[in-house]
Amino acid sequence: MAPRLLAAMHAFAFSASPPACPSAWDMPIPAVRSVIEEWRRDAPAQPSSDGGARGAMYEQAATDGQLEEEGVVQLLELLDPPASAVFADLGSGRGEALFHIAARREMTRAVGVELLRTRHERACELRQKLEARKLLRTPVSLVHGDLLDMRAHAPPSTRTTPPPGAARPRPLPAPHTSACTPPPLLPPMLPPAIDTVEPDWAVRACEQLRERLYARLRLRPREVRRVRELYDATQHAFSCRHSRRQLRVPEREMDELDHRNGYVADPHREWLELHCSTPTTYEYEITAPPAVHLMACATRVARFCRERCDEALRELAHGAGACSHLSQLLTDEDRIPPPPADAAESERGFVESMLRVYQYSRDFQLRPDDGHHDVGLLTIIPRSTSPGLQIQPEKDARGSWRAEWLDVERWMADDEAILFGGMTLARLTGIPALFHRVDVGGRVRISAPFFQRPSPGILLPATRRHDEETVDVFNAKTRAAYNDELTGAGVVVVAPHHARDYERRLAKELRSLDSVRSRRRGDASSPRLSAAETEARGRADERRERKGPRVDVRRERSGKRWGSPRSGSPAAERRADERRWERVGGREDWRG
Ligand SMILES: O=C(O)CCC(=O)C(=O)O
Ligand SMILES: [Fe+2]
Repeated sequence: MAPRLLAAMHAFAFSASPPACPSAWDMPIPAVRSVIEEWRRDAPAQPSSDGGARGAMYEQAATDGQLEEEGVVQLLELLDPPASAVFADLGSGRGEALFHIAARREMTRAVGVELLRTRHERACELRQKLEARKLLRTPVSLVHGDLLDMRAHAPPSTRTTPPPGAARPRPLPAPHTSACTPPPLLPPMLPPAIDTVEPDWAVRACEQLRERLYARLRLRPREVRRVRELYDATQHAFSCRHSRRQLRVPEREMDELDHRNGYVADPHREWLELHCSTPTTYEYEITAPPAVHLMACATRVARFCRERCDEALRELAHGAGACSHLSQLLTDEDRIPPPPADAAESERGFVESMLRVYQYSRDFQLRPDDGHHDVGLLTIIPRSTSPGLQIQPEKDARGSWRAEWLDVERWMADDEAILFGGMTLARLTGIPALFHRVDVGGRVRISAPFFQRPSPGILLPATRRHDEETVDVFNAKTRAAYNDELTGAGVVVVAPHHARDYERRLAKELRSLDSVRSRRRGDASSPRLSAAETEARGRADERRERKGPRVDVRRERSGKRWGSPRSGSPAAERRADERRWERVGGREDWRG
């Protein structure tokens, strides 16, 4: 018997009165059988073993014992799972039993966990065939991983202890405790965390990214300590008036979203922004010890986040399923001259990349249009001080993204980080950007997302949905759109009656881009473009001017709210906001 376990224990949740289930026999079962038969005939001749030493043992022990269809029927009769149940097959092999169940019963979800990659991949193929013919009544998630590694199925443990002597002015709020919302009864089936000390971590992370739109990473111990130090330093510096003043983004740079460095206030969220390759031009000398310490901590965290993103990007560009567009972008980034001596980092390329360190107040309110896709290539977010990050990572049986928020941080251990793609990555590789938002649930929260973003002058290729354009123009287009006018592929889709409005917003963004460009051209310390890049930029600009903006007009209105205004606050408003922040807290710029 294969080491298969049909988990009926904790994996089921029964509602008080199970809803009546339709008969198991009115389903298109013959169609399911014929799809499975056809898929069996397509089997590769020699399935190879994988999953490491444990995988080899398992392969030997597994006798390929299938739970036959008859057994599935008996099992369903015995368990009679209600529609609210989640069905888990731990050791799901090629998934046949799981699919028979998902085709017969309507449940919240069916999850299969399989250690052997070849079997998992076969199960994914079968799922695709069954989903394409809409034969599954229950959405099926397939996880490739080792059950023994799935520690995140337990709620996270306590925080790491700070290093001896570390400054801690006030204790941070207890991490990941929930005063208002009780933790969900059932832990979601997250993929296993990938240990970044493993040499093949990037390969595995990119597999997860392709399949789930995010990857769970386990950081190295030293990195976990650095994140902790950063959170403590943030709390300290943000509560010091001198530090805030010294770190503040100079007024003239406030609108230079892709270059500015420093502290920004908002009534319910304040943050430090560090564009690692941009020279820092603060109005005051940074001398306040909490500010100096915060900059040092932020630079260290940004550095290791950038290293992880670089490794993942190289894998996406050159590894399995290599992407030539991305590989070209990496080559172009390598040609960008090294940053000036006063930049926070000396690494060349990725000029726009940045670390943001947010401190959300407990009054930070979730708004209906907060869900968004990040603009850049990759985002990496170490677990914050209190759970709040929510993601929409799953497709339903019809292949559309499910409008269900997963409180992913609640299930991340304190040494973990989440990695996911933004709209530029989607534009280059076809891996959709992850839709996400933050709900602090009435608790103070400090987080430090790092955004790996390409340099503004790099040329992005023309694709089916996009013209050839430079990164800064692509960014201006997405910035001009409201969150609900953007798709995970970075395409702007506006309602017909908002097309003119969008063009006005875009024209404003492009004007501001032009003024930033001419200011930068006059600024000798900004990263210079090579002659070829300048010429390519010029060509793309000319084309844009000739053809006007490319906008897809949405034919039908979705149920979402249209055109919620983004507050691009003028200087006076900003100053008023800052004064308000002095009392309790200015500015809205949500998309990283
Ligand atoms: O605070 C976080 O964890 C994420 C914030 C975010 O999504 C962003 O700035 O784009
Ligand atoms: Fe984001």
